[in-house]
This record gives sequence, C-alpha cells and structure tokens, in this order.
Amino acid sequence: MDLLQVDGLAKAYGSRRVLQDVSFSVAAGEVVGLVGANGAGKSTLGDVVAGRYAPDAGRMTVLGHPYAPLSAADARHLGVGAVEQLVRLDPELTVARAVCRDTELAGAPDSRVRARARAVLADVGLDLDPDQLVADVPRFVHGLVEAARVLAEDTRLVVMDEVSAALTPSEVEGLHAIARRLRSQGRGVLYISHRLPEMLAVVDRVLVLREGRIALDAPAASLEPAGLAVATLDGAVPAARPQSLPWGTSSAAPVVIPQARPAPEDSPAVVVPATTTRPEPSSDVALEVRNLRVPGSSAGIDLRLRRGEVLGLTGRRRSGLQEIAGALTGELPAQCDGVAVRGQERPVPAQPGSAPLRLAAYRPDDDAYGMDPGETIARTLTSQEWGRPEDLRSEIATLRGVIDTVHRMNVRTTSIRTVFGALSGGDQHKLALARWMAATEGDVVVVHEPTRGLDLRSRREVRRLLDDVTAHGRSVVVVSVDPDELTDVCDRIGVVADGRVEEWLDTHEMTLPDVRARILGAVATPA
Ligand SMILES: Nc1ncnc2c1ncn2[C@@H]1O[C@H](COP(=O)(O)OP(=O)(O)OP(=O)(O)O)[C@@H](O)[C@H]1O
Repeated sequence: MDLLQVDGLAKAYGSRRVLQDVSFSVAAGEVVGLVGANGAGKSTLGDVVAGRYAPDAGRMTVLGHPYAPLSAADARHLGVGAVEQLVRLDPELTVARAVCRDTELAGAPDSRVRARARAVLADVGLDLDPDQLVADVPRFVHGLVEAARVLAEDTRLVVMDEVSAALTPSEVEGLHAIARRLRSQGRGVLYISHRLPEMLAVVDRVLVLREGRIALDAPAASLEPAGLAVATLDGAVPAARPQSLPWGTSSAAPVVIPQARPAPEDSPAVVVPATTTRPEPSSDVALEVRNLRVPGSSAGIDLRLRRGEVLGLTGRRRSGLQEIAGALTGELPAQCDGVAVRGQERPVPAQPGSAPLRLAAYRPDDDAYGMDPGETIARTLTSQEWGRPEDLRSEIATLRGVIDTVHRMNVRTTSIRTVFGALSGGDQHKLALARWMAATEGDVVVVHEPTRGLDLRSRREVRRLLDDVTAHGRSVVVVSVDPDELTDVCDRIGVVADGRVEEWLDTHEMTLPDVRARILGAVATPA
C-alpha cells in the first residue's frame, strides 16, 4: 500500500489555475523528486501535501486512510511533516535544542539533548556543533538543522522544499544522508529541487510538474540532468549568447533589463558548451587588491579583476569564503597591503576596524528578497514615485519599462498589479536581482548565489543579465557554493581554503565538466 496517494488535486489562486488534476503516489521507503520550472506549482503542491493550503478539488490518503489536513500542525499530527529552505529557527536555541525541538527530549536536561543531537548529526555526517547557537548558523543551513530534526520525530512522510538550494556540496551530502536514512526507516520523502544533478543522486523516482500538471513520472535511473532540465521546460532553452543593449538607471526610469532573445521553436533543446561562451573579458584591470585579510586571520588573498570579468569565489562553509566576501564589501573590518582601481593606487586605511573596500553586494538572504511582499510588481520595479497626474508620458514610459522587464525575465504573472509576494520564489529572485543590478552603482559589484532556486531557463536569463552588465564594462564577483552556477556564469573561479585562494580555475581554458569536477573535488568533503 502506498504511503501517500494523491488523486485529481486542483488548486487555483483567483483565476490562476496552479495545480490541475495532479495524481501521484509515494511508497513507504521511497524518495520522490519533484521538479519543474519556476512557477510550475511545486511549492504549492508541497504546501497542499503538508497541510498549509487546502486543495480546491481532489483527495489524498495516507496509508489508505483519507487525509485532509486542516493545517500544517494537523498534517504533522497525521504523520506528514515539511522542511522549507527559508525556515527560520529560534536564534537563541543551540543546534542541539533545535534538533530535538518538538520531540520527546524537548524538556530534557542539556546533557541528554546534546548527546542525542550529536548522535543524530554524526549519524548522517553533518559537520555542525551541537553547542553552537542557531544565530551563528548561516541562514540557509537552518533547513539542514530542521531536516536533522525530522529524523528525531515520527513523521511518516517529509516534504523537503528546496532545502539544498544554498547548501555546500558536503552539506548536500548531509541532506542526502538524512533522506536515505528516512528511506531506510520505511518513511517517504517528497524532495523538491532545482539542482538536478544532485537530486538525481538521491531520489528513486522523479515527478515533473509542468504548468501545474504531472508531465512525467519516471524512475530516476532512466533520467539524466540535461534531458530532465528540458523536460521541465517544455521547449528550447535559450542559447547563452550575450546581447549588448544599453539599460538605464536614470533617475525616474524603471528597472530596464537586457533584451532576452526568444528561443526559436525548433532550436536544439540544450546547448552545453565545452567551455564558456562568454566573451573573454578585457585585459584592463578593474580592481587589484593585495593580501586582503580579516584581522586575526593569518592568510590573505590577492585579487586581480579584469574589466568585464565575472569572477567566482567558492569554498567550504568554514573556508574563509564568507570572511573574504565580507572584506570586499566592507561588512567585516579588513586589512590589505594595497588597492588599485583601474591602475590607480588608492590609499589604504591603516586603523583597526576600517574597511579598505566597500563594494556593493546583492545577498538573496532576506524574506521576499528584501522587497515588500505586499507591493505590486509595478511599484517594486520602479525606483521612484510614478503616477504623477501631470506627467502622463513619463508614467506611460515607466509602465512600459515594467512590462518589458516582466516579459524579458519571463515572470509568470497575469498582471503587473500582482503583489510581489504572490510570485513564485524563482520569479521573486529574478526581479529582485534585476532591480538591484539596475539600481546599484559601482564598476565592481559582489553578487551572492545569483541563480539560487532558478530553473535552467531562468539561469540563462540571469547569465544574460550578467553578460550585459559586463559588456558595459562592469565586473562582478560571484560568491557561491553551487558548482553548476559557478561554471555557468563565471570566467574564473577561485577555490578558497584556509582563508586563501588555493586554486584558480579558468572556464575559457578548461571544459566545464572538468571545472565542475575540480570544484567538487576541492569542496565536497567536510573541512
Ligand atoms: N499566495 C499566492 N497568491 C497568488 N498566487 C500565488 C500564490 N502563491 C503562489 N502563487 C502562484 O502560483 C504559481 C506557482 O507558484 P509556486 O511557488 O508553487 O511555484 P514553484 O514551482 O514552487 O516555483 P519556484 O521554483 O520559483 O519556487 C506561481 O505563478 C505563483 O505566482
């Protein structure tokens, strides 16, 4: 008998039919992957299964019994739990208390809780200190702590929604160890992810959700990542060629992003170039920084960033990567031996606590990507007040720009009056990044995880955004833990270990599979 059986599920938001006639099952001891393009309805389906939303039609059973949860708490009571990527745990809890939350050990003395949490974490190879405060755990690792917690409770089915999105390769391994352990205990997992190569390594079966319908239900062993990516998109993936169109940031202008070239209907499905197809950056040096280090760290890094270059930085969780990123943006006090901007030496502050660099940074860590979820798309994309009755032409131009941006970034919405918070996570991310890029000044900017949670087509749109920015002479530092994202968008990638760059990889000189393999080889095992 199936653990979960879903029949004819439907769900609409107003006139938007998000799920239609969705039927599938999850067996006991089975990990089922749920994939699909941004906005396909994956989170909505996960939320219905986990009791957050009631479906409009259809029925579900758990172990043959009718299952119609009234809330997430009710679903948990009926044996179905969920772990979300953006779960926010109480920052004052220790990791041990967070792992044992809502279990029979919740009120037990610290020593017992610590021992149990240590055993759970060690069991699945998670490199987390049970005594560490949740406040000191990076935001996106909270989902991993929460996933460890489900091992300690007695849910039969767990929905994991994009938990792996911003995890390092070794943390993804930890998440997979949790999924495998749940499987070996006869429990079921519905595993939602955009990181297809990793997902295929852990799931038994894959469901593709397309336009709210199940378009494919196949064993994982019969699938490979490139073909699966195309299956999620129902058509051609636009080829990754930069297109240099001017895009404005003038005061009253809306965010204008580069023109996306529509894919011809009959173009080949996926083009996987051997090396990057980005044009080589110019030989002019945009920024040079020597021996950049945070106080107390013995190691430092030298960076030479060319004009128009996209330079990646990656590393394990405690490699010093985030400290280097913080030193570049001035978020952390830092020191260096010298800074030159376009060949001109700049004075370097000597006093402790100072910041030699203050590069602007995009960090998709906040809820709703730092935007107001109740604001319309139109207002979100407009940097200045519009709608002044005396200036109809400017209002029309602004609205045209907004509509253009929504089309070019391929955002699924029926109106620019839709509120930002009602967009899918991926669509929110794309618009937030495009807005930030257009509104931010500076020849060199830092972007964290620019394609996190995006499908292949959206990744290409973001890459085109970066290509257009660099074609106009800007340089970008991409800080990321995702090997696919790095190989896809960067010219060079520095692998950070012990606070210094251990290895530089050039995507123009090596094949992309080799670059990916080298990154994984360098960062996949815990430090
Ligand atoms: N509360 C809501 N109100 C109105 N529309 C919504 C709401 N939540 C989701 N939607 C719409 O439902 C559609 C599916 O959203 P959902 O978040 O389920 O997609 P998804 O496949 O998880 O996407 P992603 O991969 O980008 O996270 C989207 O077009 C979204 O705009």
